[in-house]
Amino acid sequence: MKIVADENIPLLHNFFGDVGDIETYPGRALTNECVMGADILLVRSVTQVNETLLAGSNVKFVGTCTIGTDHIDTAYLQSKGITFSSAPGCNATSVVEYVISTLSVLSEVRQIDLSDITVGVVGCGNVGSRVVSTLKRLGLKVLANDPLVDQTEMVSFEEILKCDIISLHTPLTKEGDYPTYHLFDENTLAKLTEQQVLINTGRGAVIDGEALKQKLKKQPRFTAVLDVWETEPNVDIELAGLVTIGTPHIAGYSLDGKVKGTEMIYQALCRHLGLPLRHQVAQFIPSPPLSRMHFTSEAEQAWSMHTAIRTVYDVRHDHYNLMNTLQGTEQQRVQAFDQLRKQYRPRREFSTIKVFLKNTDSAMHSMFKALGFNVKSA
Ligand SMILES: NC(=O)c1ccc[n+]([C@@H]2O[C@H](COP(=O)([O-])OP(=O)(O)OC[C@H]3O[C@@H](n4cnc5c(N)ncnc54)[C@H](O)[C@@H]3O)[C@@H](O)[C@H]2O)c1
Ligand SMILES: O=C(O)[C@H](O)[C@H](O)COP(=O)(O)O
Repeated sequence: MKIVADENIPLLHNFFGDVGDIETYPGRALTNECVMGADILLVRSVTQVNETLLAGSNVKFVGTCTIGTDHIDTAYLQSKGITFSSAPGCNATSVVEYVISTLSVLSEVRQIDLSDITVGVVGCGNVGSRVVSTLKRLGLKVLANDPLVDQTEMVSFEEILKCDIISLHTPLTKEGDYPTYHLFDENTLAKLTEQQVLINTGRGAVIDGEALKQKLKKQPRFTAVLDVWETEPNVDIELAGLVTIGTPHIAGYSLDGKVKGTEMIYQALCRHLGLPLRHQVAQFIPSPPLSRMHFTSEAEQAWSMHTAIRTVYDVRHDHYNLMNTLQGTEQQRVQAFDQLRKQYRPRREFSTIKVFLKNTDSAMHSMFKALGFNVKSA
C-alpha cells in the first residue's frame, strides 16, 4: 500500500507508518507525477486535489487533515469512486481561542469595552457556533448569520454589518444560493464604519483583499484582523502593513487541533480499509509546558481573564512573526510564509490548562469554564 502525503501533516508516520509505505512532499509541490503508483493521498489545504493531480493514478482514498475542503474537487472524486474524508471540527476550538485572544488584545489596544459591544458572527457551523456560545457564556452580546441553518436564532446579514465586531467563519464557496467569495466586497466594506472591527479566520477570499486595502488607506483606524489572506502564501505587504493584527493562517494550528485532524483521517482510512484502530493522539502528545495557573484574588476578574488568555495564547506573537517575514523578494516571502507555518510552535488549547480557584461557584469560576479552561477548586 503506497501513501503519498503532505509533509506538514503532524504524526504522519506514527499514525500511518504501519498502514503503508509513505512518501512525503511539500503540499504545494504535489504533482500528478508524485501520486502515480499511490493508493492513498493525504493532504492539507494547500494542495489542489482535482483531475489535474489525480488523472491516470490509482488513488482510491483522499483525506484532507483539515476542516476546509475548498481545495478538493469532491465532484471529481465522487465521479471516480474515490473515497474522500475531511476532518470537520478538528481545530474548531483552536480557532475559537484565536478569536478570544484577539478580542482580549483588541480590548486593550483599541480600548474596547467588551461588555458594551455586540459581536456579529457570519457562518454558524462547528467554529462559528462555538464562537457564539463561548462569547454568550462570557456575557457578550452576540448575533449570528447563516442562511443555511435553522433561522430561529439567526439575524440578517444587514444586521451583522451593524455590529461593533464582525467575525467570519464561512467556507469559501463560489456556487450555490449563498456564495461567500468576496462576500465582503467594496460595497459591503463601504457599509462598515471606522469604529468597527472585521476578523477573518475563514478563508481569505471571503474578503476582497484589494477593496479592504483601499478602505484601510482611506480609513486607517478601521480594525481588520486577518488570519487568512486572499493571496496567500503571497501576502500583500501593503495590506499586511495596514491591518491591526495579521497572522499566517494559524488560527487552527493549536497542537491539539492539528493532530486531531490527523487522527480523524487515520480513523476514516481505517474504516475505508477495514483495519482495526491501533493509534490515538494520547500516545504521542506531551503534557502542556504550562499546566496550571492559580488565581487567589477573585476581585481582579477581568485582569485574571486577560492574564490567563494571553499567558496561554497571545495572538500578537503570531502577528509579530508574520510581519517579520514580509521582506525580500516575492519568492522569499512566499517561502517564509510556508516555513513559518511548517515550523509553527504549536500552542496548547485552554482545556489542557488547570486553573485553580478558591471559590468554585463564583462568577470567575463560570468565566474560566466558559473560556474552556480545566477549572479546579484550590
Ligand atoms: N484559519 C484557520 O486556521 C481555519 C481553521 C478552521 C477552519 N477554517 C475555515 O473556517 C471555515 C468554517 O469552519 P467550520 O468548521 O465552522 O465549518 P462548517 O462547515 O462547520 O461551518 C461553516 C458554516 O458556514 C455557513 N455558511 C456557508 N455559506 C455562508 C454564507 N454565505 N453566509 C453565512 N454562512 C454561510 C454554513 O452554513 C456552515 O454552517 C472552514 O470552511 C475553513 O475554511 C479556517
Ligand atoms: O481548514 C482548516 O482546517 C484550516 O484552515 C487549517 O488551518 C488549514 O491548515 P493547512 O492545511 O493550511 O496547514
